[in-house]
Amino acid sequence: MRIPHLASTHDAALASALQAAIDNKTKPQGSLGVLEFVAHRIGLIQQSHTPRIDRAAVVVFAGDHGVVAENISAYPQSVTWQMVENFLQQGAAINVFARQNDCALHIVDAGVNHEFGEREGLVARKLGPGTRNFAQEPAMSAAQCEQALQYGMDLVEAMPVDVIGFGEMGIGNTTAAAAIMHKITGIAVAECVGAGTGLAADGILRKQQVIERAVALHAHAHADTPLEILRTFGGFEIAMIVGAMLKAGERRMVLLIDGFIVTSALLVAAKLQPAILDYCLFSHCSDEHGHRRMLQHLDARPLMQLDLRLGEGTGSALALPLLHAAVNFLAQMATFSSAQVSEKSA
Ligand SMILES: O=C(O)c1ccc[n+]([C@@H]2O[C@H](COP(=O)([O-])O)[C@@H](O)[C@H]2O)c1
Ligand SMILES: Cc1cc2nc[nH]c2cc1C
Repeated sequence: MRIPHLASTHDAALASALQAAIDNKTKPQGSLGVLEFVAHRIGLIQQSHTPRIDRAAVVVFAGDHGVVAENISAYPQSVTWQMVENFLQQGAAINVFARQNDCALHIVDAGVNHEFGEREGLVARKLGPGTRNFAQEPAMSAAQCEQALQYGMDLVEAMPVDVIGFGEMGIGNTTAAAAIMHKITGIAVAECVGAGTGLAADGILRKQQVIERAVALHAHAHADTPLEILRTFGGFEIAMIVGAMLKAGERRMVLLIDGFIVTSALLVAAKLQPAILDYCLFSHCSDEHGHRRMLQHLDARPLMQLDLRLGEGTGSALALPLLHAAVNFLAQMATFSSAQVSEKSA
């Protein structure tokens, strides 16, 4: 397996040309705020003075987690496969928001504890009936983790899109994501855990203690490399997202980052290839307790704050209109000279 090498999008000449184009539009300088940042960033990613978003996709990766045996979720594991069925029947929130925003949607079985059989619309990449319980042993073998990364890369290799959003479905995966966050950032476990699908305070404390014990159990010489952290605490869906992100960056796509679990995958990807952050836009700040700190750690500014805590890539689908607005103002607004509007007084 080859980890893609990502170059920074930095290009001083293009950066100043884009800034000048943005500043020449008929508006007080800076008045389109974050949309100006978005247009600028997409221009640098696409190496273009006239960036476009013609094709967008959200890919939802589903996987189960052995750590559910520790009673760390408010919902039973069976909800993972039941929600995959719901995705296939077009009934989930992500189906609605993707449809509404002209966004292609792909559903991947990364390792759900259920046999779906051959199903139209389901991309079968099952690596097992869920990961192992990381409170007792590493979640994945090294071979499984590599295969997950490779599957993620291969899926994105074949995808003809400008913007890609990543979604996930997996009961128990906020526990995996919190453990990854703690290991990568060094932030205390208590700051990384939250309610997930709706744990009460005693459940959140149990989740914290499960992670703290597991971190102690897996402390060994190579325990802190990004791939070892991913293998030990991650999920099949999280590892596939890491691979998909790296390939998407290599292909110079815009990566639209969703909530807590997807951002935990980005923590791993950014440890492997720091330049990946140049390709990212952060759709929202999740209501999951640790997400704000996670975003701060990445120096990331989320586009929206909607108190979402659903996952599935819903934040990414909802943020798409903002990306369209950014490239459209750059392409379509008049300039001060073309519209004969007076510029700022000296
Ligand atoms: O995206 C988020 O920020 C987010 C925050 C909390 C929960 N979720 C979703 O809830 C599930 C995981 O929650 P839990 O409590 O089972 O670990 C999983 O299917 C995620 O998609 C997602
Ligand atoms: C119903 C339900 C839907 C979800 N979608 C993503 N995570 C989820 C968790 C639950 C419990």
